[in-house]
Amino acid sequence: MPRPPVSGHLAIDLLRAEFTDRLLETAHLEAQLPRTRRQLAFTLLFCSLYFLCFFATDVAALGIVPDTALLLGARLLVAACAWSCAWLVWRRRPGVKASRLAATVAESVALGCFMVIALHRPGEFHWHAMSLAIMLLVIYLFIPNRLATALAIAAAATAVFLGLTLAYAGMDFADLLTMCMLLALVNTFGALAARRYQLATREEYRARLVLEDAAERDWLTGCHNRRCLHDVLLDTAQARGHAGQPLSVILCDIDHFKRINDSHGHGAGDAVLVDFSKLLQAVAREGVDSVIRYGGEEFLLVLPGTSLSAGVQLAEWLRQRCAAMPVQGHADGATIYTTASFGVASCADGDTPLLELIDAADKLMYTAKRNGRDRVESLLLAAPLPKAA
Ligand SMILES: Nc1nc2c(ncn2[C@@H]2O[C@H](COP(=O)(O)OP(=O)(O)OP(=O)(O)O)[C@@H](O)[C@H]2O)c(=O)[nH]1
Repeated sequence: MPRPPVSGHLAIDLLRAEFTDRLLETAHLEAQLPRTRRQLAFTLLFCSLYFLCFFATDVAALGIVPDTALLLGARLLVAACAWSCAWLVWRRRPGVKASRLAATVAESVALGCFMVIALHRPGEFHWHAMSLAIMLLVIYLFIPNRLATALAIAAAATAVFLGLTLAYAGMDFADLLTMCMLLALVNTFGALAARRYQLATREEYRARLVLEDAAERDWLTGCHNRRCLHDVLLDTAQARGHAGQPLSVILCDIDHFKRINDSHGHGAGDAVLVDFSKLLQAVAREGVDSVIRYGGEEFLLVLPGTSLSAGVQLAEWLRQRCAAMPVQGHADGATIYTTASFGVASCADGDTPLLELIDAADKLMYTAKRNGRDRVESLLLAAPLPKAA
């Protein structure tokens, strides 16, 4: 099904760095998911290997003592957790929520074990602060998660670490203050950079949506264009047809449109096109029917699940409404009345290819023109004969 128009629902909440529209935010995260999974799996593997390598510093600081084994256990726990999460993300291809949960679990386990290691090496809190700063930057910038979650985890870890420093490091006030301010700085710039990155990916996604929408829509009327019909609609409408439902198409053309242009100017002609297309768009069921500007003053309605009689009824209703609809011809102030001719082609079980239905409706519309215009012609197409084996 072609997308609904992208209009006012593209706003981004600048504080949370997320789309305000929940559905759009979800669509964006789903679109990002393959990249998110790759980034998460790689970061978890890379960082856990580094975390393991740092066991060398435990041995250098403590020597081989019972505590060293404990610290090795903590580091192995982090590696096991990170590798499990990376494997899950890489192999099982989880959705957005599960990927974020994996990121949060890995971050929490790593920070928890880091605190244990810091506690067992209380003489080196200066170095631990540096390690924590690097871990915080990884959390903000490299592990894909919600900005709010990353901020909460990083802030909580910083608070716990400063509490441990105060309780166990025996640091003088000046050192403690410097550490507090440096960690606050890391958190501030980490959060700002993460926000900037999150905003950039959403702005990129929004620009893509706007461009795709512009490529698939007619600028004047907002209806889908022929490109959309061929790129998007042909497959989906036919898929619906194969489900055994009826399928109808209506092709309509404004009568003597050239005369409107010639008598009232192209601006008035455009106003007629816009008002006529609004009439068609108003009857289209959202997410089901499609309205396509097929040519200059020709429009196509694709109506899945609509029988011939329902299609004819709709076309007849549109014909009457069009004939009774006054359009203001802007430049000369004239009120313009116009009519349109309609061709309706249907198939009962959706087996007829959409292009064949459109072709039939086109011929029927020209029959309506030949028969005096301002009328509806219709035809039920027989199901194609089964192919010989
Ligand atoms: N104002 C305006 N005119 C357009 C647009 N696209 C096509 N046209 C004009 O639509 C007119 C179509 O004329 P014809 O094909 O002769 O059709 P008609 O006058 O409606 O005659 P019948 O279809 O036989 O009833 C041409 O003059 C085109 O220039 C558009 O976007 N805006």
